[in-house]
Amino acid sequence: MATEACHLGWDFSTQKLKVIAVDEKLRVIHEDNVNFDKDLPEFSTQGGVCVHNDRLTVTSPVLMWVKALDLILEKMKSSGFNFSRVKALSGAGQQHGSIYWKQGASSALQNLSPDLPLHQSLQSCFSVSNSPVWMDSSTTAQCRSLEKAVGGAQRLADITGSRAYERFTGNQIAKIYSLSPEAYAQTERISLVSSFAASLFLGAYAPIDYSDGSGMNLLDIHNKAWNPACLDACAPGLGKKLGDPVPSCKVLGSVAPYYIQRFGFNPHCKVVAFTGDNPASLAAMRLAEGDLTISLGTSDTLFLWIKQPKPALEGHILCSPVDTEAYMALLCYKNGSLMREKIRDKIAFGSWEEFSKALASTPVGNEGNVGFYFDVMEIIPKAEGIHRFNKHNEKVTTFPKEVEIRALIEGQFMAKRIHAEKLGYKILPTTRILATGGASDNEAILQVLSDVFNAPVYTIDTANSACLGSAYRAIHGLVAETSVSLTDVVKLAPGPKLVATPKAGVAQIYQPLLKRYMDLEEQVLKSSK
Ligand SMILES: O=C(CO)[C@@H](O)[C@H](O)CF
Repeated sequence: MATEACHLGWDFSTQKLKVIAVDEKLRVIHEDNVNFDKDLPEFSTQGGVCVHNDRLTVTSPVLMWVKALDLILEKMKSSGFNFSRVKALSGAGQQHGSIYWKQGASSALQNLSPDLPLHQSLQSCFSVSNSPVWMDSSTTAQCRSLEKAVGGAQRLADITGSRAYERFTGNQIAKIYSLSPEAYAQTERISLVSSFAASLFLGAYAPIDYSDGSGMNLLDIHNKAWNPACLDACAPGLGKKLGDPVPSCKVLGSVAPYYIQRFGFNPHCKVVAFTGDNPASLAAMRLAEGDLTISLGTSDTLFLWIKQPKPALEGHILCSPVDTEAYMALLCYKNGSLMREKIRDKIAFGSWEEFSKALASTPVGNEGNVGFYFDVMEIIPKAEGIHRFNKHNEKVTTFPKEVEIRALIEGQFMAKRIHAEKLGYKILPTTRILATGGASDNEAILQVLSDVFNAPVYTIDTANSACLGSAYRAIHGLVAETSVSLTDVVKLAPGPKLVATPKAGVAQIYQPLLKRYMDLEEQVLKSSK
């Protein structure tokens, strides 16, 4: 049986619990997962969650997550996984979700019996059995009250990196405090999904890390401490229930005796602070300053590396999970692949080949034609509908098909560049665009991305990025005190593949077009109100 050291990366995501093991050469030597719906049907979740009758409240049973860990550890043990090889572990969790530990739960955590599965030992440890998760949007009243309490939406964004969002944890805690004050009073500790998972391995309450803590509307992202005005606006005595936040690379301690006795973990196996799934994915992609990741999926999501953040009313600024002096920004767009597929079906006969041909046959800058394609209400800007403008900024009702296709793709990427730069993102000579997600298979689309950002585009496989990033962070945590960067620690890992470089002269074409796009977006926003 192999005995070489390895590191574990966990991901307590919305639909699954996933684990990945990498050896000292960063080769993946084990992967496994538990699908909540399929493997734990007794919890009757759909996509790992329960959508309540009001269609706004969305929760997940906390004991489902505990039982999933029991299951996956038993699966690994019966497959002969040698836990004594594990030098360190870290992990990720879906962001914003919250867990409420009942008075006395800490002693249950500290005295786990190796003869029992976790879910039996912890079954009465939670004052709220159905944890609110990131898909919940039932806390609009709490959001407005928090923004009012601190001096407005922009003030809250300046402090915490985001205006108030329904899924953000502070607003969720405020709702629990107002609807179930007795449950709140019985709660001795509140965790995020990430720090809850770390607590299970530690056998004690684990602290919230700076990066995932940035998704709560409670953490001051500049001094990395809970903001008293935000805490007080959400619930009394909240700071004490949260504990102090820590840097994401912090070694929290060794794995609890439970894991050594029941599964044969190494007594010296270290637990490195867990973080959110998006920050963990950023670690997997080993972004450096000036880099940007764009996930071209159902929704398009951008991760940006930012040194001097400029929080705005759109997007989110989080403390970086890999560099305590830096930040990451998150921009989400609803009209991503579904919008691209709709235009493909409508005017390219449903064929990506036709779509790409049309794209490649039209000039950079589309002869000044600009389009906004919002099939559903967009997040940034909060606008919907299709809006086309010719080179004289006159609204037109149609474009020729190939012009329409280029207007869609150029418009989607110009918007992303404009909003990223508004948050403080800077395109540097070293900038790399890392593309992932379905549409990153389409070279014609990536060529437009490269031209609009005037930067090279690489593709990277991020199938299990939050797990992989967590394994990398486990390795980095062991040497972080020596101020070695994560990128240096994992430089042996497989790198991204170069797929597009900007065409000559594109900067001169897009500079004025980006300005026009920004002005026209304002016009579209006003007409949508
Ligand atoms: O809400 C989100 C980020 O703000 C989602 O990406 C969740 O982290 C998904 F679990």
